[in-house]
Amino acid sequence: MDNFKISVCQLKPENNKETNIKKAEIMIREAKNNGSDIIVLPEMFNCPYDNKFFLDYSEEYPGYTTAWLSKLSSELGIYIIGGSIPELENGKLYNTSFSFNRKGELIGKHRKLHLFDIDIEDKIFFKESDTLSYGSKITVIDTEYGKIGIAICYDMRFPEYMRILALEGAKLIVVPAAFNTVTGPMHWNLLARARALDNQVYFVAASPARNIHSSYKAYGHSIIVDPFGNIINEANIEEGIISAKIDFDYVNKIRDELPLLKHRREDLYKISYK
Ligand SMILES: O=C(O)CCC(=O)C(=O)O
Repeated sequence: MDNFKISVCQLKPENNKETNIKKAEIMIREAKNNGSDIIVLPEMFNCPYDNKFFLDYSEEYPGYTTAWLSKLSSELGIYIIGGSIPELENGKLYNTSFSFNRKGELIGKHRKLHLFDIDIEDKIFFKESDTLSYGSKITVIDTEYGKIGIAICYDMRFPEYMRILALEGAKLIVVPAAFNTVTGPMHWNLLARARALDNQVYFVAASPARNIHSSYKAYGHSIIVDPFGNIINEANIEEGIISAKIDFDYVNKIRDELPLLKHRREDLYKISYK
């Protein structure tokens, strides 16, 4: 079966891990009741997105949050792409996304590859590399439906990585993310649509809801785009769930009709990766 329902839980993280996890659980259960097969959480869903909180909220794997994700996915018999959390290993912090299958088994661990270090004059400064270390692995997870590529937020700005995920067989790219009120309005939709269109994949980007009390104001607008670049569903800035049917046969159809991936001139240029 190539069809399934995906849902994004756009929750609003607060400065309390237990509250965030409880809220995520309520939303995941609701999405399951709506018939979802794969449920996606946002970047840093259990922690405020702020360098000063990452260490306090961090966990080694396996830990409190990942044990809960695993238990819930097996209890509900669903896939969970568990947003991301601050992960601690050997004294280093990573921004890591853990994915679990219907049996609660870990099927993917993506550490953010591109760290968000930006300084847009008078608008926004953020330097993830002050606290976080770089991941070093490409992540494609296997499901009963096919392959899904995983990226975290700023990773989606790098077309090479997105293309690699498609070349590795992904027909859907899922991105737990947290754009902001500066770069979100400028680039979020454009990037989601462009990455879907370039790679002829479904593209799902999951944002937190906006919390006006937090230092970092998330853009919201979780989005689901089809392989022709059309927006299928988009949230606003509030908490809520958005869903869509994903059909990998449709990806095959689009790739047959407009064979962009086949038409690449690998005799002239080639993307290489480890
Ligand atoms: O690329 C952007 O504009 C936002 C990226 C971001 O917020 C992140 O990587 O966490």
